[in-house]
Amino acid sequence: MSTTAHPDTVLIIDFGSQVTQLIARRVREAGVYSEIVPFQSAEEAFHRVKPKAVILSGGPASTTEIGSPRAPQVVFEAGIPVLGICYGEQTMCAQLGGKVEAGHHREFGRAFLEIEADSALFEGVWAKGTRHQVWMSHGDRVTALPDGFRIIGTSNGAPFAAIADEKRKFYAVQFHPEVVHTPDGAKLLQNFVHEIAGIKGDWTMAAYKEQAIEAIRRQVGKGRVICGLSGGVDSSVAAVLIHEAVGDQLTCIFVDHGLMRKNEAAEVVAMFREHYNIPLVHVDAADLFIGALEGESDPETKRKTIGRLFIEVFEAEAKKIGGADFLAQGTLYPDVIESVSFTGGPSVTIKSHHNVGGLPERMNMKLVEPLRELFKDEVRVLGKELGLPEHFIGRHPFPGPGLAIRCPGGITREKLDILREADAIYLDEIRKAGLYDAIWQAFAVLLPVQTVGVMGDGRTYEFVCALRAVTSVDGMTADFYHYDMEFLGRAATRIINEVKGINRVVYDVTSKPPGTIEWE
Ligand SMILES: Nc1ncnc2c1ncn2[C@@H]1O[C@H](COP(=O)(O)OP(=O)(O)OP(=O)(O)O)[C@@H](O)[C@H]1O
Ligand SMILES: O=c1[nH]c(=O)c2[nH+]cn([C@@H]3O[C@H](COP(=O)(O)O)[C@@H](O)[C@H]3O)c2[nH]1
Ligand SMILES: NC(=O)CC[C@H](N)C(=O)O
Ligand SMILES: [Mg+2]
Repeated sequence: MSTTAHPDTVLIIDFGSQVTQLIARRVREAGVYSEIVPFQSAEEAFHRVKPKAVILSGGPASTTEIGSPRAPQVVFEAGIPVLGICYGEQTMCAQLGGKVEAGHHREFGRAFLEIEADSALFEGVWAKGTRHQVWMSHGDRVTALPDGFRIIGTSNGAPFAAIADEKRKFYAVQFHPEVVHTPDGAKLLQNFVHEIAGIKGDWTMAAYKEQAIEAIRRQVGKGRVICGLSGGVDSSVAAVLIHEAVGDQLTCIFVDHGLMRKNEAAEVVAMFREHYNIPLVHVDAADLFIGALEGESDPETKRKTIGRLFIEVFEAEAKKIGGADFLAQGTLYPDVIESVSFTGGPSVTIKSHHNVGGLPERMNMKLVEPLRELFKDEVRVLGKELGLPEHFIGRHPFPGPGLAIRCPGGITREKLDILREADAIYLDEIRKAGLYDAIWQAFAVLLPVQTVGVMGDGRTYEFVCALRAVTSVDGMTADFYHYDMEFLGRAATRIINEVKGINRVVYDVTSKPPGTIEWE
């Protein structure tokens, strides 16, 4: 459920593509507010949002299968522009009288589009007769157009790779304009929202802030709110935003679950109290969390246990302050997307983020999640808008389940202590090398593997520590950070020399996808 209502919204109907959220990003980058809805609830959302334009996403299904998803027919009857992408093109054609065939012409990855006709979609970007790189990922293809459509671009595997019915303002492409591997794709999406749909592009974070504050006031009324505060960017921004909206109806709760990094608990509490006059309760719940996790090695069970305990602690603390009606969290859009089958969406669950899929089904408080529609970098802009100090805004993300998901397998206090030391040294070296801001997120992982080493002529049999560092914009996709070997050698030597319990260090060179950023 959206917290905002914007007069010029683009509604994105999600058929389960792994990159649907990138469509939203590109649209927002064009200064236009967009919302994503799963196709199952698209009809209801369409009537609620009254969008100025609709984009249909890609998806894993095939329109040739019985019962495959469709866009609500009203989308094509409302007289507004519609853009279909990949599955979106296929269902648009299937629904409007064209034909789709399950393919023998699969195209995955780089492909080239021949521009067959000038079009408003290509305005100022691609001219008739030119050829351009696009990104494809499809097995099916359109083989007959609905009435009113013409071809504006073709590729080897898809003769109908770009089509248009200019009169009805329906456009569709088989490639993915939302991904960076379609270098001009962002411009095409801009053309769609600005030129074709005629939306101005004046959506800004300042505007979002005002709308969000209004929405919080409406939702909360005179109720009491507690906010889970981790010291991370998201919950700090959420807390300050909610405080602007409802002032002293808000109390923040910092849960020290014993899974924090070295000195983190004390630093977070001191930093927040120094800058803000918002009541903050510091809960020491280390025994509770670690007791419940000991002996548990399944990643999803660990995550769900942590999610459940967070809520137990929040409920207990709420009682102590005389009850609370709302629980606020700094949940972001990627948290929601990656746990999305929990919320009934069409994509596959990758992992249950503790604050979304990890939540127990029955909870006494209602959720307030003002950042639920934003990406990390957008939250940072909102934080600036709210005047948060740079060191809050620039912090690397740290997952709610903390070090528990950086100790693959079962956790013990001893392992957590070893990991804490290694992680602190690694981050210290990163700061000393001036790399902290160039890296999106960096951390150490303690592997449940012991290896043989030799130290001071003696045999050692100790744990392996993996170092991870990634670059990213929003955490949805990431590349490993390309350190120079000198740096890695320096960090590894210090960790092995200074941390008892680790005798080997390795560097993780996996991007996301196929990896995820965290190891569990
Ligand atoms: N130790 C904690 N105590 C209280 N609430 C927490 C704690 N850890 C996480 N949360 C809650 O879960 C939400 C999601 O955690 P997440 O790590 O994604 O965000 P964050 O910690 O606010 O920011 P960042 O992603 O930059 O670390 C937080 O916004 C916060 O509401
Ligand atoms: O608050 C959180 N609760 C979680 O359960 C959780 N799991 C992963 N992360 C963080 O999300 C980003 C993407 O992580 P993954 O690539 O591992 O899914 C990275 O920044 C991760 O650190 C979490 N944050
Ligand atoms: N990426 C997509 O949307 C793919 C659409 C459809 N599943 C196909 O394979 O053609
Ligand atoms: Mg965090």
